[in-house]
Formats: sequence, C-alpha cells, structure tokens
Amino acid sequence: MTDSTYISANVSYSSIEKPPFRVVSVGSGNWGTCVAKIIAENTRENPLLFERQVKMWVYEEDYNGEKLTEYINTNHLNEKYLPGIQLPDNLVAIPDLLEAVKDANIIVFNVPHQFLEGILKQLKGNINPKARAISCLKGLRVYQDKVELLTDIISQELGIHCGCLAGANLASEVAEQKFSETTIAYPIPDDYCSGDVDPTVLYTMFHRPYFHVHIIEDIAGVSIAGALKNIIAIGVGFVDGLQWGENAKASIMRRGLLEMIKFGQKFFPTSKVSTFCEESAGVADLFTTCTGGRNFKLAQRMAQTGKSAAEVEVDLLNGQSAQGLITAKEIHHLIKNKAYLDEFPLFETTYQILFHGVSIGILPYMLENKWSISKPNYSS
Ligand SMILES: NC(=O)c1ccc[n+]([C@@H]2O[C@H](COP(=O)([O-])OP(=O)(O)OC[C@H]3O[C@@H](n4cnc5c(N)ncnc54)[C@H](O)[C@@H]3O)[C@@H](O)[C@H]2O)c1
Ligand SMILES: O=P(O)(O)OC[C@H](O)CO
Repeated sequence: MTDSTYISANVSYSSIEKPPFRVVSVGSGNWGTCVAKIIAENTRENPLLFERQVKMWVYEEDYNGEKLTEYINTNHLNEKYLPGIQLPDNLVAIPDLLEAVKDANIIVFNVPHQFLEGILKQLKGNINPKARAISCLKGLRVYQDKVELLTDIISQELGIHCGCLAGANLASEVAEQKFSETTIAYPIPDDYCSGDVDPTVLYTMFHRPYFHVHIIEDIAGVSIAGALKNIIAIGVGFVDGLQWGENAKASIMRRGLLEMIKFGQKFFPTSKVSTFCEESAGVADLFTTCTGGRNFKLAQRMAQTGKSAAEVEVDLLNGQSAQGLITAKEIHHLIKNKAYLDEFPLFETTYQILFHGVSIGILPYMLENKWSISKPNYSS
C-alpha cells in the first residue's frame, strides 16, 4: 500500500508534508526516554503514517566510561535515566541536536523546563518550518510580572504550532507498561490542511494499550496543572515526611487544587475548570505526583533529614530534576510582584519552607487563612 492509499481521496498537501511523518524526541531523561519508547512502539506498528525510526536527542554525557548515546544504541537501554527498561530498536539516540531534528515533521519536546530556552536558541532557523510540535514539559515561563505557556514560547521562537501532553504519568510506571491515562491539548492550527497532523495522528502516535490518550483543546489548563501540581506535591511531601497522616496530605491537595484553578482564572482566563477537575492532566496528575512523584519524595526527605532542597536533589535523583523547586521560586516572584501573595498561600508557604527555613508547622495556619499571623519577612 502506498501513502496515497492510506490517505483517502481529496487530500491536499499544499502547505504540509505528507505522511509518513518523521518524529523526533528532543529529550531523553526519565520521561523523555519513556515517551520516546511509546512513540517508537507506535511508529513501527503504523508504517503508513510514520517513519519507523524515531530519533531521540540525548544531551551527551559519559555513562560508566562510555558515551551515553553509544550505550543506548548498543544496548537499547537508558540505564542512567530509565533503568531496566528495554527500548525498541527503532529508537535511535543522537547527540547532535540539529542532526536529530533535521527534516522532522513532528517534534516532541521533553526536557526539564530550565533547559528549554537554550535548546530553542539552537533550533531557531534550523528546523523544518512546517513541523508541528508537542511539549511534554511541566513548567511555565515566568517573567517579572507575567507568565507564558511553554507551548507559546516554542511557537513564538520556532514559528511552529505546538500542543502539549500531560497526565498522571509517573515515568517508571508508564515505562513498565502499567495502565495510565494522559491528556493531549491540541487545537487545530489556523493553517491546517487535510492530511496534516491532527488529533487522529497524535492519538496513533501516543496511545498504547497501557497508555490511554484523551485529546482536548485547553492548552492553558493542561499546562498550568502540569506545572503547578509540582509545587503542591512538595507541600504534601513535607507533611508526609513529618508523618502527619493521610488527612493532612488531602488538605494540602485540596488547597492546591483551588490555587491551581485560581491561577488559571487570573493569568489564563481561557483555561477551563473542567480540565483541572476532570482530566488526567488535572486532578489525577495532582494525586499521583503527591503520592509517588520526585517532588513529593524530595520534600519528604527534606522533612525527614533537615537537608536543603539542593542537597536532597543531588542525593536522591541521580541527575534527574525536581521541577517544582524552580517553579516554586518562579511563582513566588510572580505573585509577589503582582501583589497576589495572600491569594496563593500554599504556593507561597511552600516556597518559604523550601528556601527560607520557615517551619512546616505553619501549613495548618495557612489552610485556615491565618497564615499571615506568622508571616515571615518577604524581603527575599
Ligand atoms: N519523570 C516523570 O515521571 C515525568 C512524568 C511526566 C512529565 N515529566 C516532565 O517531563 C519533563 C522532562 O522530564 P524528565 O523526567 O525526562 O527529565 P529528568 O528529570 O530525568 O532530567 C534529566 C534530563 O535532563 C538532561 N540534561 C541535563 N543537563 C542538561 C542541559 N544542560 N541541557 C539539556 N538537557 C540537560 C539530561 O541529559 C536528562 O536527559 C519535565 O518537565 C518533567 O516535569 C516528568
Ligand atoms: O516525579 P515528578 O514529581 O516530576 O512528577 C512526575 C509526573 O509529572 C507525574 O505525572
């Protein structure tokens, strides 16, 4: 069967490139490798829609005296970031970013969000201008007094349409093919032509029997929830580390959900409450991150040991990143500059405990809105 057999009659390719689509994953950490594995499983099962080979850009480093890319390509394993998980042989690790993205028509971004800016600088002017993108990052771009979605940053910097994927997806579980759901937000772009990347293409690329995809349009809701639940998980980890019990953790999650929704309404009024309350990217991701995520575990260990966030991140994560540390700092500066500190007490208290030695014991007062009684000095 040829491409044209796959695409039924009346398909116009005037401003797009036709299938099979070439997919690249920019990122190869814990989640980056896991998602690249999912895509490679799907591309080999759908040869008319996708090229079989999936390229995965790897930030090169030594792994036990060998280049990590060579180790991955020889053994079909990424022991550094996704240990014990066999990778499909059509997933190829590439250390050169520009070589990896060359000619790709679907670019999947999947790096810790602090590295996105540097990557986009390198990619600008060096990608297929007709490519479409999906961001799997959980973070926001925060300025002095405004905040932008990473999907918008990718679109602005590279001139390509970008959706996002997020959900209750602990990478280690998804990689072991334990069941989970995810949410993809992908509004159809203005320059869409028949045959272009659309929800069906994305569903085929990401859905697996163990990884169920639901596609919606609310990019803002999915992005905000993915970023902010990491701060909430830190609050829950503090409480858990002190063994305050399940009820206390639920209280922090409750407040966190409210602040997430309020943040959406203030900064991205198009975000939908239903995304936070009904989607895997919303409440389900909040639950899973607050029980088994790296942000939760980091805060739990901080509470147990009294060590700093930076120390615990190094001890616990072996090169992986707890994104909530950066996001808590970023959101603190934003809500302070906008004079919204009182409206986001959980985010602010979590930041103060993380970075300014404020006692975890303040959290119940914060929940009662009496937190300002012991409000620390906000000079920082
Ligand atoms: N791990 C999960 O369970 C999970 C699940 C869903 C979403 N996410 C989100 O996915 C995104 C990617 O997370 P991850 O878990 O793949 O990453 P990770 O935390 O495993 O981070 C490590 C990655 O960062 C790379 N890196 C280190 N220094 C770099 C540099 N200077 N420039 C570029 N890359 C560099 C490393 O090579 C490695 O690939 C994050 O936003 C995260 O919140 C993670
Ligand atoms: O391990 P965390 O805390 O980065 O959370 C992982 C995922 O975002 C869970 O969906």
